Amino acid sequence: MTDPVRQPVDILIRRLDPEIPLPAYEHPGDAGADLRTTEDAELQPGERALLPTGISIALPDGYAAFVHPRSGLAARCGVALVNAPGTVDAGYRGEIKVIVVNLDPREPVNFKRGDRIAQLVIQQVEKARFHEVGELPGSVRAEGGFGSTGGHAAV
Ligand SMILES: O=c1ccn([C@H]2C[C@H](O)[C@@H](COP(=O)(O)OP(=O)(O)OP(=O)(O)O)O2)c(=O)[nH]1
Ligand SMILES: [Mg+2]
Repeated sequence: MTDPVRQPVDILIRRLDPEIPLPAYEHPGDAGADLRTTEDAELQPGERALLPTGISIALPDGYAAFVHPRSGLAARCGVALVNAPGTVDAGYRGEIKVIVVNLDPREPVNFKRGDRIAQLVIQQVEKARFHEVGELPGSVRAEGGFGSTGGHAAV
């Protein structure tokens, strides 16, 4: 049986900087649409910055957008996102910003205006109702975590 074709979700977007292209998927099937920065920035080793993307969006209720790192920037330059993945709430109408950090121990990183610095993943999200209880139902894992299954020499 073939899956029904899933239609993309429509998202209203404002361009705060008319010269910067809208976020775009580089290939069909990509999960993330690349975000560009509107600013030049140089980050020394260990330094972080809040980079503007020049866009704001209005997500439909029940959706969130997640700002993820780009693996190429991470592997080649040591660029990470401090809060990866950043969460853009459906009600947020401000400019989407990206908190980059240079984790390379030696080399500075240079961003140029228009560079693709992160990627935006759109997802449906559940809302929870929290029900306070005195005891939680049992499970096989119980309270094991943080390396409880082994598999790493240092843990
Ligand atoms: O990488 C990010 C993370 C967040 N935001 C924006 C959208 C989001 O809706 C808002 C608030 O984010 P979050 O809830 O993570 O931050 P907070 O420190 O809890 O701020 P607030 O008190 O405003 O919720 O900031 C970004 O533009 N980029
Ligand atoms: Mg918050």
